[in-house]
Amino acid sequence: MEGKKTREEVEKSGMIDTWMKKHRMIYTGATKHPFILSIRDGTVDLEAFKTWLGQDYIFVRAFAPFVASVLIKAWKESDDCSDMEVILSGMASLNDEIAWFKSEATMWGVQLSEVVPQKANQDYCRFLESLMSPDVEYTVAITTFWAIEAVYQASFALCLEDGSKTPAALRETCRRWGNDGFGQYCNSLQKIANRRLGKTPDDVLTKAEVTLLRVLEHEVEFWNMSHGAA
Ligand SMILES: Cc1ncc(CN)c(N)n1
Repeated sequence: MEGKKTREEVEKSGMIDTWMKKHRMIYTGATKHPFILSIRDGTVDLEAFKTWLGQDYIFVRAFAPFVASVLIKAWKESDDCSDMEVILSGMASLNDEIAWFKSEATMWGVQLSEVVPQKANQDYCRFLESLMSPDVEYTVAITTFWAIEAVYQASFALCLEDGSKTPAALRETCRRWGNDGFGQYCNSLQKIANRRLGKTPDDVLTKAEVTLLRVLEHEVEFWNMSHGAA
């Protein structure tokens, strides 16, 4: 019979894997959402896609300062100087991402200056802002950062798998987050998060787990917002 794992056993396999198993339902809800499945099976409503595009541009503009706040925490609190390089590479890809959103929006006829953030987006951005506080521990922030990136990586990688019927016009979008390089970057973030979680006091561990669950809920709401808007 399988008993409860000791903290030492959990540390060996990595806290993130343990949490992914424990919270499998909500993780699957965030990474295999009907909106993503509609891209994958080729039935996606292009109006829903355009809604997602405009809303995600606004999200990414709020996400960049959050990542900057993680960088500051890494500089102040990290026990490994290579963490900063991984976070910086994430910031550099956000710079590309913002430029990509602008050219993609032009292609789809979406006026980014006229996009009004919807409630789910506002709530998610406010949540990110709350995590920028210096009171939030680096371990909590880096776990959050990993989760946000990992949901997009897993979701869009699904649309590139063999047998998927992703429309040609959306394949580049899927490659942006579903490519192997982005997958490796997410693995690097996961490694940092696991290392920190493995040596954090129980109260911070609980905070990180709760924050991870909030991310997954916000991601589901974000997909719902795009999917339901068509
Ligand atoms: C809502 C959301 N979540 C995650 C990502 C990936 N940076 C994003 N662009 N937008």
